[in-house]
Amino acid sequence: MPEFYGTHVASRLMLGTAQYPSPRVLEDAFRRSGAGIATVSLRREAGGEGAGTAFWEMIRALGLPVLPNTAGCHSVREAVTTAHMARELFDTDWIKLEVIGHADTLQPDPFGLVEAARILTEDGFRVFPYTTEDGVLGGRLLEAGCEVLMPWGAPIGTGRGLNNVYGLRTLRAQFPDVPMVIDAGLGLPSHAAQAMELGFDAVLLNTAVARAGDPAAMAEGFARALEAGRLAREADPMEPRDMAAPSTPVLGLAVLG
Ligand SMILES: CC(=O)[C@@H](O)[C@H](O)COP(=O)(O)O
Repeated sequence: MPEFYGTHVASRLMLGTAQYPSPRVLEDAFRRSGAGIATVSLRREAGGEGAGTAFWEMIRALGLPVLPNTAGCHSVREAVTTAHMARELFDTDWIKLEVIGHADTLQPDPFGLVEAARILTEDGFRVFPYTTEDGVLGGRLLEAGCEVLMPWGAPIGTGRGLNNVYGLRTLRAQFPDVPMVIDAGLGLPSHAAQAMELGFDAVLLNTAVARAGDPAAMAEGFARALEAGRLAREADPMEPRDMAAPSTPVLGLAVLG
């Protein structure tokens, strides 16, 4: 199982806590997913006093490590302030850093992301940056003190899966020893299996489970797909080839007639 900043987690699935039809459904989805980490948006948590407390109690009852996130932050200042509030509220120095660069695509702002990562690392945070598959940007984030990278599969909430498989494979190969989590844009368990087959360590998702007709069943589907994909990765898969090759031996066949 993967290790992030010296902490082993129990599963390769990190699950978001937003958009579920009810707290009960959220709880069921978490239980069936076997998720190793729950990610929580500070903005959602701070939404309403009483509701916030009840929500936090429920998350705590799941007994999982919490990864607070700066979802919805569009500037370095906003993200850094939000991270500080999250550290106080959730009593953890882990932070999933989102600095959004474009309101429509929800694409990360690479410049703001590196700046915020450096500031937060210097402030003692363990930063999990939501980034793209860009290897130069990945390198800058590592230089800024990040020990984990979280490249997107596709823009948040789209459910498109791994949009740029070539870019993700290249990023994985460029930093083979860095723990990497595919974050955002997954829509189906097969996308999670593909992430495992490519050698990523974990996935973080929210919308695909929370918005499914049966979130708990979908959560379990993702958990099983992660296992299958990881197993395949470890089983050393065959190389695809262009030419057909008979899978049934032809030597020693009986000559008929
Ligand atoms: C919950 C969270 O952190 C999201 O910002 C995250 O990136 C998940 O994305 P999806 O909702 O596309 O799975």
